[in-house]
Amino acid sequence: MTSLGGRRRTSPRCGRQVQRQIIQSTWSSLRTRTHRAVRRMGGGAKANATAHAQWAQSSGAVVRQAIVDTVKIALSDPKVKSVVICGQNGNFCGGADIKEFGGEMTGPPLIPMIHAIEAANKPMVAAIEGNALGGGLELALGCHYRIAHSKARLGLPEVTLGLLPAAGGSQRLPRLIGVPDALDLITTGRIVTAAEALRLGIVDQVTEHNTVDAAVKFALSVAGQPLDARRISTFPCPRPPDSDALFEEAMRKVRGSARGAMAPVACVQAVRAAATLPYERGMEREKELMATLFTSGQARALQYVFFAQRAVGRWSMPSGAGWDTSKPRPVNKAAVIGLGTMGRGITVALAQTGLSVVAIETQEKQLMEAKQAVTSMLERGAKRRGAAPALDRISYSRNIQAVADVDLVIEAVFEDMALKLEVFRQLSAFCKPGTLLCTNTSALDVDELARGTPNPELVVGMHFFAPAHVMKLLEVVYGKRSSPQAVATAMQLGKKMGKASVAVGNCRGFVGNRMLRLYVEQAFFLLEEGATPELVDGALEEFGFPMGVFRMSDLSGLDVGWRTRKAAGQAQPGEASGQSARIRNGSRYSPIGDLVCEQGRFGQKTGRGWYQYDKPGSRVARSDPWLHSFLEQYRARHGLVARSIDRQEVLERCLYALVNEGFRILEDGIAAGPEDIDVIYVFGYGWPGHRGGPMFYASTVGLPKVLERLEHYHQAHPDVPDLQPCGLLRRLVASGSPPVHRWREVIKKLHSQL
Ligand SMILES: CC/C=C\CC(=O)SCCNC(=O)CCNC(=O)[C@H](O)C(C)(C)COP(=O)(O)OP(=O)(O)OC[C@H]1O[C@@H](n2cnc3c(N)ncnc32)[C@H](O)[C@@H]1OP(=O)(O)O
Repeated sequence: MTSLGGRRRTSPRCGRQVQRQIIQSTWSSLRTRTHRAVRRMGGGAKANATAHAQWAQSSGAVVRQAIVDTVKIALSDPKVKSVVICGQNGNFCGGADIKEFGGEMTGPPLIPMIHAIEAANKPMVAAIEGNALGGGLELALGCHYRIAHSKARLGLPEVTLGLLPAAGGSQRLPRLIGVPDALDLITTGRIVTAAEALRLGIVDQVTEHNTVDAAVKFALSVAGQPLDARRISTFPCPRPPDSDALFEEAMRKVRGSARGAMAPVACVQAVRAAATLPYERGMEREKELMATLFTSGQARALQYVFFAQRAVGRWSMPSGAGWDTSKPRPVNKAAVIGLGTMGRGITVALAQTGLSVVAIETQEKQLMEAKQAVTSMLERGAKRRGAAPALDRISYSRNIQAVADVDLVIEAVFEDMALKLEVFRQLSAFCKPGTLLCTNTSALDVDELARGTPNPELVVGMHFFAPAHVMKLLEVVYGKRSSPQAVATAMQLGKKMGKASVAVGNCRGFVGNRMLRLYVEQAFFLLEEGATPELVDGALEEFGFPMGVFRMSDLSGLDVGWRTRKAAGQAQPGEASGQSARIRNGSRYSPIGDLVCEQGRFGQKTGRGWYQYDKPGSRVARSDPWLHSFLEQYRARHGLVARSIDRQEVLERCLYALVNEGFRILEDGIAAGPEDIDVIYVFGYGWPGHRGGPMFYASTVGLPKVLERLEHYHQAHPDVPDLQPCGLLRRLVASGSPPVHRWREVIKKLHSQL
């Protein structure tokens, strides 16, 4: 348990009748507060010194100790009639200190602590303000009553960290609210509002006023009343009549969406134990399941992602400027130029964040279509959230001069440099001084765009991912001349929009697409060598991607990449054969994708691509005999002999090529650390979170093994220079393959020597 400061104080209103245990969850300020809290708990300088030593090892241990001690004092003091447990600084408790999980647990364990609270013979009331998450909610469930502020957030998000609520949460919640709702909350980690918690029966009362005062009043009102009916662990678990079918359906659902993650499956098993076993045996099952998760490696990966997500907020640029030295500009009004799919999504995302938005599209018909689409997206989103749609925050215009009073513009016009340069020229003329000019390009050179403006320091990339109002990732691309303030402003806006925002340098494809190119390229080469789209996709989906390369390509449209390859002079029309047809600039190139496009097979939208579909727009991919015979003919024409390829090779070729490029990106200083790359891949490219992102994954495979396999494949395919292991990878291996959190030291050393 982290950040539980044990401050004992007497309620001014009720004398010593109600004793408060202050539980606070402001991690950053925990140290001082715990120190002070423990001192206040009595014991003078000696106790204080002891507590401080404990804190140095583990914050949660001190906090749990403080609770155990204070509850003991309260229960043995005859003047205390009820106990209110509350947090500090507007927060109840965010749960266990995840950092504690890596080391040896010290201090009193959580489960007996919660049991002692539940077994107390005086009413124990949780006063929930802010967050009651994970162990925090489990603690509250050990209390006899729960009073929440209307703005409180409650949930058991352990599953998102690769765990399950193993301090009795998986056993108490179903007993309190029933199996179906408990399954929903525990298997998804969904956080609920106080209003929903009241409706579900998690809390007994919601207040708009001071929560602690309300809880104290409530605690006094129930003082002396029998508590037997308030101890959740003694409740029978309400069992729906068709509970076997319900659990089977729940298991089918989580297995379908978990993509190999173990925690959601264990969560269903734990809730099933609650429904079928007595409490004590259910607790044993909870413990067993938790032990499996703890040692699985998946929990470590997901917890790494949790911290990586926060680490990317501490961005830096090669100049040394960064989050701690750069002050963002305020952004109240923004403009979006170009209302295609991306522009519409960005408009929705900005409006939902509370900004005023000017949405600009030059053609009347497109403008009206976009307005309709944006309106219905906002209405659907508002309905889901039970809020009013932010329609009046958006104004629509055909005139680019409408940007005159905005603080920031996001250009989302067609991917064409000449067109974008013209848009930027006009923006520079019409925007007020200091307006930030952002491009949503996914491929074009941000520096070239910046050079076309009089104020290149105001230009940054804001690379959203489709659909922009849904996808969590934002790459903030700084060019050579982008000012730290411009980057800080884009990063802050991204954060406000709820995006995992990552600052990256400018290069072809930035981080995500630059790495993706090598992954896709390997998949094409594998087809040439004898694989099928089904084999490649099967291996990648089994690894945990929601879709393999080819199903994904069918979904996003094969023509997108084809257009880019044609523009780059790579895709050349015709049926050329032999090895020379598969070489570009001295390196191996596969024209397979281009040839498929020449057949008008653009994927789902045309009903044919790497797979076949019932009709254009249909989503169910079926194996296509045409494609298989096309592959055979292609190999014959190019003198290629199909060989047997297994899933292991598919994974190694696709994933290690991608990882190798990740090392190059770190070496080039395009990403500041492995966390940046991992966050990009988990939040933008469907990399399974329980494998921690590509760079973390490489560290779990073992860098020497990744290096050895890359050397092997490079030797086998000398015409693919990208398979040559990157110097940074070699260097890391040479320096003993340090854990991922220490790579930055090696990278820094490398850069200082360049
Ligand atoms: C037997 C096992 C018993 C119990 C299991 C558990 O309880 S597992 C933990 C369950 N709790 C969670 O998953 C909550 C995780 N935290 C959050 O969701 C958010 O941090 C929170 C509490 C809603 C606050 O959000 P906010 O945006 O205000 O702050 P931020 O996320 O940036 O966090 C601030 C710093 O605190 C660190 N931190 C947050 N939670 C934890 C945690 N559980 N353990 C350790 N550290 C935590 C976070 O990394 C930030 O640190 P920084 O150094 O600034 O990056």
